[in-house]
Amino acid sequence: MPADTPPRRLQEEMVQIRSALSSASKLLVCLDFDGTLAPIVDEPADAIPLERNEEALETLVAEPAVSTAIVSGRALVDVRDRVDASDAYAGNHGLELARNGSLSIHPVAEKRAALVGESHSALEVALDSVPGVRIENKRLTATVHTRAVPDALRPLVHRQTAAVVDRVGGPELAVSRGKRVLEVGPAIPWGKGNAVELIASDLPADTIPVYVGDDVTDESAFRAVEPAGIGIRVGGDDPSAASRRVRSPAEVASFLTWLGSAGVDLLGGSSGGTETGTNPPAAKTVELPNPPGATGD
Ligand SMILES: O=P(O)(O)OC[C@H]1O[C@H](O[C@H]2O[C@H](CO)[C@@H](O)[C@H](O)[C@H]2O)[C@H](O)[C@@H](O)[C@@H]1O
Repeated sequence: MPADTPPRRLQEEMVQIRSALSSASKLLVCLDFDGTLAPIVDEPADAIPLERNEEALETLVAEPAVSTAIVSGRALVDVRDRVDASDAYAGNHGLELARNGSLSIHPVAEKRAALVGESHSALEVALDSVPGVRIENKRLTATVHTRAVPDALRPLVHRQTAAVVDRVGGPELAVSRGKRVLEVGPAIPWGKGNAVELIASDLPADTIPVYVGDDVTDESAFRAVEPAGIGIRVGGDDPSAASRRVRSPAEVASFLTWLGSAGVDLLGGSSGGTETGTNPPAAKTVELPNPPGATGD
């Protein structure tokens, strides 16, 4: 696999994007939520998508040749409440997936949800005296938010979180980092990229996948779509598995709006057969297939 390089500005890549769309008959548009559809805000509960992103997504959902997926680190029910028009949803960084009318949960994550809950409770006690810290319980994962924590205290929060998770979960849980967050979840090789691969596996082979995201956990999803598809990193110009970048959720909206108009017109054919309904999937629960390398406990 080539080393990650800084993504190129999307605006300067439109010739290649047009060409890629012309060689496909269908389009899969996968979108992260925080920092991509919705600007980052101090209070996680206040995050809402830009209106232009919602409008562009609605247009894409209505296109027979387009499938859409929201792929978020939030709990699935949470992100579905915030974005109500998409064909598929992945929550908890891909550990839960709603598609084709059913809900799948990673079996190992399900077994370790109790440990995540215990960690959440223990973290609330251990970090109680830290000003600004917020701990979110998302059942399959938990998030320690440090955005409102004074800079000088963040290293302490990182150390205490690692110690608590090690004590409660040992090798069964892991801590990873995101934007001003520590994510606590099962120590298994499964992420957003696996969810994107499952969603894409339902679609015809000549579907071009697009993934737009802004954070560390989006990197596995960029790897899942590149190089045949289009990975777009939002913000900054750090090295990434995404080949293209935009600066902000507002630029995401401009791209999605273009995709829903001129972009879909470039697709080589639209043979139908893609689910485009906007209803949430029924609450049927089945397990995701075991990922390669999962411990399967
Ligand atoms: O994969 P995403 O949809 O981007 O979710 C990742 C995390 O997003 C949320 O936290 C982030 O957004 C908050 C609101 O803007 C911000 O305050 C926080 O600092 C960001 O890290 C969400 O609260 C987490 O549960 C998600 O894991």
